[in-house]
Amino acid sequence: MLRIITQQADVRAELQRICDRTDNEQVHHKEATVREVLQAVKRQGDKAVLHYTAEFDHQTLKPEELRVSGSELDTAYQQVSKDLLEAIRLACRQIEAFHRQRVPKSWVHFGDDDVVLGKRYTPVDRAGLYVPGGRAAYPSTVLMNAIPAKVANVPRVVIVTPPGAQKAINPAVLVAAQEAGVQEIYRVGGAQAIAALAYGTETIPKVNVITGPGNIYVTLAKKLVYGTVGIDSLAGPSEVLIIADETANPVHVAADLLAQAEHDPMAAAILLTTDTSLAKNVQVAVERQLIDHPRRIDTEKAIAHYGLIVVVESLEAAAQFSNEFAPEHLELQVEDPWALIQHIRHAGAIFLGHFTPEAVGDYLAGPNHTLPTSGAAHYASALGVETFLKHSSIIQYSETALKKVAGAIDLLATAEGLPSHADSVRRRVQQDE
Ligand SMILES: NC(=O)c1ccc[n+]([C@@H]2O[C@H](COP(=O)([O-])OP(=O)(O)OC[C@H]3O[C@@H](n4cnc5c(N)ncnc54)[C@H](O)[C@@H]3O)[C@@H](O)[C@H]2O)c1
Ligand SMILES: N[C@H](CO)Cc1c[nH]c[nH+]1
Ligand SMILES: [Zn+2]
Repeated sequence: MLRIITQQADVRAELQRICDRTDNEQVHHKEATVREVLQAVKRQGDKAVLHYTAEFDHQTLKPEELRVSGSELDTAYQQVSKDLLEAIRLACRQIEAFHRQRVPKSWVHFGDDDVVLGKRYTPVDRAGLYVPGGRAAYPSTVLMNAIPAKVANVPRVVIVTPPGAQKAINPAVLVAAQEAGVQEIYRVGGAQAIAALAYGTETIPKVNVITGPGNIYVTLAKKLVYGTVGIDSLAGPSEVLIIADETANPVHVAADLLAQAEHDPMAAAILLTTDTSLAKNVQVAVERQLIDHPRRIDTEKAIAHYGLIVVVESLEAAAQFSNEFAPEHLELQVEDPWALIQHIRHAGAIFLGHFTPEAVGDYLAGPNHTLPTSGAAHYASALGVETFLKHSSIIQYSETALKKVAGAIDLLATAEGLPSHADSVRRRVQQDE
């Protein structure tokens, strides 16, 4: 049962407990497992990858089966319906159009005395995309990761995703990968996949950046390999926070809460509302919609542990709680969402109005669905083309320009006790040296 509390209760403590669900005592023993997996893959490569795939995914693979073959890629097209292929292509077009907006571009500025300053953007050489596959198949995540990597012109893009029954990868995942231009796919998931991409194995290439969402094991592994490789953000178990007033439809609100809860028993689903009767009606609607839910057990776990309805005094108070939580997804199901958004500061993605269920963003609106969770939206953003780019600063000085600043550099270098720095400038500008 989805709990209802009022603003008089300790709302902050409750929201903090939900936010911290990926960093509590229970999770610490999972981190020990993840550390062991990372070390083993680093030392033993494919052997460890295969060992943990057997242990956690219950699939016994030979090294040569790790990479998805060309014939499997071809066959996948025969296993998806024409309508699904068209839906994948529609999503592809919309996601690409969105990500082509405002791609960072290199620039130079020509200043006085022939000084040239600028930024030069280049893609990483290799990107590894994690596509989850434990409890659901995620062709949409393939598109959300691969399309920005392709727009950034990354020369080598590889996908890792866990094998399902009979070692198979969901055909829609394989089709989505090919539609997005990725052919190099490895059947490995969890922490062992992240380790393989971070350190490289005999079969799986070491990459420069790892992107993509995943469960707690994937998220912990990404956190631990950061520094060896770059990562996008900590995009862990999904969450939605809905702010609703009396104009919201309780059945729709309940459906949106369940749409996140069904991802994972660690997913979070929170409603902040000014309307007591809406709170009660949503509680009842959630129970009803759970009755025939095909993923009832896991979804109920999420609702029971990390689901919450709070009756708040005002929409401004709701915005304040939401800013402290910094949700992955924020829905504003209120009469005037554009007035309320003025009070919102931290959220991965914001969905406005009564006809914008979060699912529209999950699949095909265009913006990326790989988003920071567990409070990371306080400092991180959605995956984007820039995730796959880095920039080098460009600096060129002329002799005249260098002479003008030589004295200042001399003083700064001397103040820092670094005489060779001062000398490297002085030797260029003094006539007789
Ligand atoms: N934040 C985002 O942008 C975003 C987007 C999409 C999905 N998600 C999240 O991605 C996650 C997908 O999770 P999933 O489980 O379906 O797939 P997953 O691929 O992330 O995880 C499956 C892997 O977890 C590993 N694993 C499972 N149990 C383990 C254990 N006991 N010990 C060690 N390793 C273990 C296995 O190796 C398996 O391959 C969900 O939490 C969902 O909410 C987040
Ligand atoms: N809601 C997820 C992000 O938390 C993304 C997704 C993919 N498919 C369905 N949903
Ligand atoms: Zn979703």
